[in-house]
Amino acid sequence: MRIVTSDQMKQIEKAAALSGLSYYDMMENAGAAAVQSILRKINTNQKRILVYTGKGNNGGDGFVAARLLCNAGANVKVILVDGEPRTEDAITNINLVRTLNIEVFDLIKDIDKITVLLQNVDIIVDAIYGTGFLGELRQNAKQAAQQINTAIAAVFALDLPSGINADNGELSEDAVFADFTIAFDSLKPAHFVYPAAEHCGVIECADIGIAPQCHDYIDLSFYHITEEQVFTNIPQRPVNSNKGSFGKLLNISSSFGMTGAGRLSVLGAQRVGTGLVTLAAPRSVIAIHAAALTEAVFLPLSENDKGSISKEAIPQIADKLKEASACLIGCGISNNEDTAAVTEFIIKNAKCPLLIDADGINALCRNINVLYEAKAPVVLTPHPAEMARLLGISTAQLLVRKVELGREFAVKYRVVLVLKGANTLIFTPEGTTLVNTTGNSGLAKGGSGDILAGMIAGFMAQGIPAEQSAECGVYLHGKAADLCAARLSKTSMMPSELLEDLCILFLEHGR
Ligand SMILES: NC(=O)C1=CN([C@@H]2O[C@H](COP(=O)(O)OP(=O)(O)OC[C@H]3O[C@@H](n4cnc5c(N)ncnc54)[C@H](O)[C@@H]3O)[C@@H](O)[C@H]2O)[C@@H](O)CC1
Ligand SMILES: Nc1ncnc2c1ncn2[C@@H]1O[C@H](COP(=O)(O)OP(=O)(O)O)[C@@H](O)[C@H]1O
Ligand SMILES: [K+]
Repeated sequence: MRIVTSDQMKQIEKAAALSGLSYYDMMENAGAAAVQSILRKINTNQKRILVYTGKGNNGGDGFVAARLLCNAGANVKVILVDGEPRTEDAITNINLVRTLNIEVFDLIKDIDKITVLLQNVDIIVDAIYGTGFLGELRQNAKQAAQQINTAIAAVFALDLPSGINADNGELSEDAVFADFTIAFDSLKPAHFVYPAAEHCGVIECADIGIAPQCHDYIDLSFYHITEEQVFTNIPQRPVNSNKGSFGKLLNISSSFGMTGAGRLSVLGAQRVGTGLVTLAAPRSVIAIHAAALTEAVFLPLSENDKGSISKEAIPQIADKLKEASACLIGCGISNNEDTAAVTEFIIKNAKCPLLIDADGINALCRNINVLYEAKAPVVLTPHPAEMARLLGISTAQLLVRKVELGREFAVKYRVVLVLKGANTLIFTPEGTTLVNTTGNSGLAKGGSGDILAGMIAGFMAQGIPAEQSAECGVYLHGKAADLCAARLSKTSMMPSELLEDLCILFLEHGR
């Protein structure tokens, strides 16, 4: 599945044009592909269809669709949202529409007629804006989008629902909600990034005749994580191996009242095959863990009067850190001066890859620049509220710009950033973005994140590079959750139960 930005799409179209497929033909093919998609779902004969068109090439695709739908027996009307089209191919195509005697209305001048048409419409085609859209919908387009969003009709968006920035999913107020989106040639980041993805409905990617080689020179920066890629990152377990072959994870997690987080993160690491997991936790909670985690070993740490790790534990941790092949800190450690000091110490001193989760991330808020002092690869796994705290902004402010802000952060601090949520995004220090589409709302329960942190750290402990470990962890965590929801329901599944389904996934892939 290829995901390209609007600039990259322009380069692809240019390569296609140079290889002999004209822009006019691409527009014809795009409109035709959209109509084919509509016809596969709805018998359009005698159906009342409104095609809302903008002044650019997305509007041009809309004129092609209007003509072909009319030829297919539908009762089609075209609405010009921003006046007459401005691009050459779109102008040619509106002229063809007019020769068929399809009525063309102006959104403002013909508002009374449009209001009547909207009472009885079966299908709406949204061809106002595609990849050329930036910023906010202006008054006309907003009014059109409101009409589309309140009409009782099936809405098909061409390339993208109007009002969405293709490259990062930033949404304008009143952006169109589509039931179906027909993306042209390649998918765009906005098709994957929530909440924009919710506006797209069911997404199809249509071939518009661009030859495969026209895509060859594009340097992609946004990837979809696939199962095939995930399993190429996970080696077979050699026959002649021992626990030392599969890494040692030092997991500094849990505190009084939050032992579950420690336990779940240990299980996550164990279930991805880690050789040995040491849980370093406040002395007073070790007995609780020892009763539940029969395969782990424990490092009882000095604790403060709140039942969380104290600064005094640093020498003990330092000793153990020397032997570890990866370190995880943060699941349920609590957020106070002591845990912040321990987190800082680990970041400055760990020579093995490090995963910082939950309260480890909260600790970082006190001094984010400590990340520049890390000696080994660092992975951060915030949920949106933790990420917003790190950036000193509100969660709402983060969510409207999460692709830009996540990318900037990972590049600036040279970390792998796993921004969790529906369609988790992974940002790399090199500026690449990966999107994961496994997982479901059954994961929206306390404990899911702890398992994920353990899984990623477990892969890191086995020597899989940080970025690939994040990719494997996020994908498999979501995929296992999908299998778990299929057998136990999204509502009732418990995060820990997805570990059973993880076993099935490894089995299926001969691991
Ligand atoms: N011939 C071509 O180049 C092809 C283009 N295609 C279609 O063309 C689309 C891209 O076309 P364009 O680049 O012309 O752009 P769009 O048609 O997506 O929209 C851009 C137009 O809207 C204006 N605009 C941008 N933001 C605005 C805002 N906030 N308020 C009001 N106006 C705004 C721009 O100035 C421009 O006139 C694709 O999404 C696809 O649907 C496809 O037909 C394939 C071939
Ligand atoms: N609606 C959802 N769809 C898909 N995945 C989700 C959804 N809600 C939560 N998740 C996943 O569940 C995990 C929750 O992590 P987090 O919020 O840290 O929870 P906790 O720390 O309480 O376990 C993340 O991996 C996140 O991506
Ligand atoms: K559109």
